[in-house]
Amino acid sequence: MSPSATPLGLPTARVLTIAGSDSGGGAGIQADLKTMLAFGVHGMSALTAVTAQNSLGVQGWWPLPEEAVRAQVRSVVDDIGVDAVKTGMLGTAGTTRLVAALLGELPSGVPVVVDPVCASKHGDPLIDDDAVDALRGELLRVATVITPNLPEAELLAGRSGTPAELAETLLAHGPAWVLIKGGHAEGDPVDHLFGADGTVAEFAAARSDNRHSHGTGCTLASAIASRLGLGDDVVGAVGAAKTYISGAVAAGFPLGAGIGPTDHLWRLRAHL
Ligand SMILES: Nc1ncnc2c1ncn2[C@@H]1O[C@H](COP(=O)(O)OP(=O)(O)O)[C@@H](O)[C@H]1O
Ligand SMILES: Cc1ncc(COP(=O)(O)OP(=O)(O)O)c(N)n1
Repeated sequence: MSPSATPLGLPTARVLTIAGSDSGGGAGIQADLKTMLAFGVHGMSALTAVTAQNSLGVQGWWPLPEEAVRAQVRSVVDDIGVDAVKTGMLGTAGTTRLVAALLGELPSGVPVVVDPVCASKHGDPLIDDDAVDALRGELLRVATVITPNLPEAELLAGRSGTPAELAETLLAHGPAWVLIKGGHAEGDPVDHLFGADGTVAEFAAARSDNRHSHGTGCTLASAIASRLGLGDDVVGAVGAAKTYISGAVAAGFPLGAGIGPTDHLWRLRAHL
């Protein structure tokens, strides 16, 4: 479906995030909705879990009942409709399987961006061990784009290797595109994109020497979903998202005693 127009005549799109809440506001559903606002789309949410989280780490998390996840997704899809979907923290194997099934029911052509969240930047787990099989076996095949960081790519692929080797293994699980993010590698962060059609592209940026980078993965995936909802192709959407996250990390700021958030409003600040 093509994006609709606001009363001002500007294009918008309906974008749904299915993810967990970050009480500290830097990652999770909070980062997703801020990113969607920054891209001018209408953000909607289906909450999968609640985390108690701050700049120092994740102090605890609690999954929502699967019935609540199903009801939220159906409420949005059945009435408002979606132009793109992003998934983040799913937490349990049951919720991961349920979300895969719900995404399989979407009208054909709705792009799905799967950020296979396994742990926070501090190394705190955000997924049960037995959910990894469900992610690999059921969620990847309904994805348009998956956006693992390097450790997640190795976990899902069940091996280590170059981005190209990992992508080859992951593409066999069914997504149309694999974007392996380079934030965890040494040097400037280069994200590697591989398409099932053989397309290969690299997205490089200068590394910001800024430790306030909480929520980078959520933000990147939501930016990709927003641009896909507005009608970009995958290569264009990833390029726009990479430009956005690079600016947001550069403008990241301290909050609390640990790792602060990226600045989702960095483009607007100059005008405020
Ligand atoms: N210090 C940094 N400077 C600029 N870009 C970064 C930095 N750290 C991460 N990124 C970018 O943020 C995005 C998320 O990457 P990454 O940190 O690998 O994922 P995750 O948050 O899922 O662990 C990628 O586009 C990556 O290149
Ligand atoms: C609720 C919730 N979801 C996802 C994450 C991980 O987010 P990410 O963007 O990968 O950022 P970091 O945690 O790695 O900084 C999260 N922390 N909480």
